[in-house]
Formats: sequence, C-alpha cells, structure tokens
Amino acid sequence: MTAILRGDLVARELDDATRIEVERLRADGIDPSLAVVLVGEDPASEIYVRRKRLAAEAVGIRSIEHRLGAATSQQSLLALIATLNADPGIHGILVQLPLPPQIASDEVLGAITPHKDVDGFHPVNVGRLSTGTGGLIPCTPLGCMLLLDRVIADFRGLKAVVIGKSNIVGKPVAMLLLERECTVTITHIHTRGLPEIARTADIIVAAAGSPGLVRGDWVKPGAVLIDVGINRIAREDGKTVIVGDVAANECDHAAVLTPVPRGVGPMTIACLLRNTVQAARLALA
Ligand SMILES: Nc1nc2c(c(=O)[nH]1)N[C@@H](CN(C=O)c1ccc(C(=O)N[C@@H](CCC(=O)O)C(=O)O)cc1)CN2
Repeated sequence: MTAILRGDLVARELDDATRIEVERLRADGIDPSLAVVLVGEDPASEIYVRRKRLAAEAVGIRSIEHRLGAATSQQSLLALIATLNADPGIHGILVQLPLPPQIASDEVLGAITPHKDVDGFHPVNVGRLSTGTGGLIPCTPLGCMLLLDRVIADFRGLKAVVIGKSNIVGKPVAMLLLERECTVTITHIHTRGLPEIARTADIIVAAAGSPGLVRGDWVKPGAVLIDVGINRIAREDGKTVIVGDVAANECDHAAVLTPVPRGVGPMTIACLLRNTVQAARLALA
C-alpha cells in the first residue's frame, strides 16, 4: 500500500509556524512585506499570484502586487526592481515566471538584491546552495525536502534520481539531496536508459513537466516518489484536469507518493512565506 503524502496538509502546518514567526517579527518592529511582480496575463500565473497574495495575508504578511502589461520593456521591469530593492519596507521580492519573451529572465532575477530574493533564484543564492553556505532556497525544492523529511529520517547513502534539470526545481533539489548525502543522479527526458536509472532509486523527484512519464515499471518497490509535475491535460469529455509526471495508478508498490494536485504545489507557496519571514529577519540583523 502506498502512503499518500499530502502537501496541502503539511503546508498548513508550515503556515501555522510562519504565522507565529510573523507575530514575533511584529513584536520586534518589523512588518514582513512581500512584493509580487506579475508581467502579462498568463492565466496560470494569475492564479498562482492570487494564491500567493491570499496565503501571505492569511499568515499576516503584507503583500503588494505590481502588475505590468505584457509589452513591458526589460528596462521598466528593472527600474521597478531597483525601486523595490531600495525600499526598506519591502523584505521579499518575487517576479512570477514565466516572463514575456522580450525580457531576459536571468537578467531580471539577477537584479534582485540577494537578501530579498525569496525565490532563491539569484546567482548568489544559487552559489550558496551549491556550496552549502546558507542563503534563500528556491521554494519548490525546499517544499520537496520538507515533504521528504516527513518520511525519511536518514538520507545518507540513499539513491536519489531527479528527473528534470530546470533551474527552478531539478538542479536545486539535486543540490539539497546531495547536501543530505544522498547519491544523486540528475536526469532529463533525453537521458538514455532513463527507466533503468529510475529503477535504482530510493527517491525519485519527477520534475520533467511530462504527464505520466514515470511508469510503474520505472519504480523500485518501496521507493519514495515526489511528483513535481503540474500538467494541464484535456480529458476525453473535454474537461481539463491537472496530472503529475508520475503514472500514480501504476505505482501501488511505491512506499510513498505525493499527489497532484495537493502535493508539492501548495508547499511551494508555504515555502515562499517561510522565505519571506527569513528575509525579513535578515533585515533585523
Ligand atoms: N517566481 C516563480 N515563478 C514560478 C514558480 C516559483 O516558484 N517562483 N513556480 C511555478 C508556479 N508556482 C508558483 O509560482 C506554483 C505552481 C503550482 C502551485 C499549486 O499549488 N498547484 C496546485 C494545482 C494547480 C492548480 O490548481 O492550478 C497543486 O499542486 O495542488 C503553486 C504554485 C512556476 N512559476
């Protein structure tokens, strides 16, 4: 029997802890504040930004949204970031991804002051993560680790296979697993012999953005499966449903599986709030 590890429930617990931290910061005279920048009208991004605002408000974090048109120039966006960097009342800055094609995401993310970079995407935070020297950790990978902490006490020597090599999930989660002394293999959809490699894993983190990619026969009995995929697909009846990267119905022999939805996704938002509190505490130091 596979245990279903519900990220939405863990996220609620995390939010309770964050709420307490927010109250402590308030008592120290800090009003934790998050600036969320949305460029364009991507429907999924609209949903995520709204959820972030509601979740922030629910734990007492002040959330300020900046909505810019789809034709916004990189220069205008960089000017906004410079203003937010200089504002002592803003502790966290988040630029929702993806950005429209005229904007170079790496330049924008690199313009955010590292100690306000609550997404952990700035090269300084990426470098800190890869050297194990602190910094703000990207939200989805942090969420994956906090979920794994619920079911694994000792990571040392476990074989972890990460499927997906994105800067947002694949690479940082691999670094975090390595830091815990797992033996980590980073793979992607072009990896040769991917099913055989996956079959060696004690932990699979599936973050390829490919619906149902991880089949039952890719999974070793007793493996822990963290499904990061959020794929919107049209069903035969015309309805759109969200499915993960794991063919969950074929994986009864796994020990643990995170569902999609209500798995890693809600943890991403809870970790954003946690990072915002961490960034606000940096302002106290
Ligand atoms: N600046 C960032 N941009 C993006 C990030 C990010 O971490 N920082 N991640 C994703 C989108 N994302 C947050 O921004 C996100 C994705 C999914 C969920 C979520 O809770 N999903 C639900 C199901 C999906 C739905 O109902 O629409 C779930 O899994 O239960 C939260 C946040 C890309 N951009």
